[in-house]
Amino acid sequence: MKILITGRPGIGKTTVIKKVIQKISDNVCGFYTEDYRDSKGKRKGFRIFTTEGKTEILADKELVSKYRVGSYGVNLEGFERSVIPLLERCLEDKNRIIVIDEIGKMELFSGKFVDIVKDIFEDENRTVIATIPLKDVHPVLRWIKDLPDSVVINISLKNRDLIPDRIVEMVQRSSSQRFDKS
Ligand SMILES: Nc1ncnc2c1ncn2[C@@H]1O[C@H](COP(=O)(O)OP(=O)(O)OP(=O)(O)O)[C@@H](O)[C@H]1O
Repeated sequence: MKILITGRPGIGKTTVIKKVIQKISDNVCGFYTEDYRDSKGKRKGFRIFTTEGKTEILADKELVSKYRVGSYGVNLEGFERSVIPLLERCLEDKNRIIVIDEIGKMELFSGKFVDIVKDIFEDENRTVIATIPLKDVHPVLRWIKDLPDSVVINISLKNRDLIPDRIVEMVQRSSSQRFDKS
């Protein structure tokens, strides 16, 4: 099963991912992204947190980079260095649930990321929980949404507190069905 979380910026996608990771922490592998702010509370950049306990800057307003999204320079090298080998390790272990927050504009500058995302989503028996933007900013997003085992969940103010438990239930149901078949 491929669970795709979407919704408008700031609605609570990463919060959902973090709650799900807490609930199924022993079996999950991947990363999530959070913003960080300056002393006045203004957003300065974005940082990656891996399930292996590592962090890396994904983008910063002051970072000089040829890869830019809005006013942020993207740390593509650092992103690839920390995320590509991580996702390869996640993929090697057949039993891990893979979490990718997010498959967005910044991350999709990386061709290596696009390739590993394709490998992960092509793994038919794999449970994946990923966040995606509302708009198809890259062709791979349309492809992911059209996969037969993909489910898109749109986060709203009304449902955002209920979604983490629903996702955990979906994941548990999907893995027990897999065991029934084998
Ligand atoms: N269920 C919730 N209850 C209360 N506050 C929440 C909830 N979910 C998110 N928030 C708050 O809203 C803000 C944005 O949340 P979050 O970063 O999860 O959103 P996002 O959709 O991932 O944002 P982005 O699109 O920028 O990645 C945070 O300050 C977070 O604490």
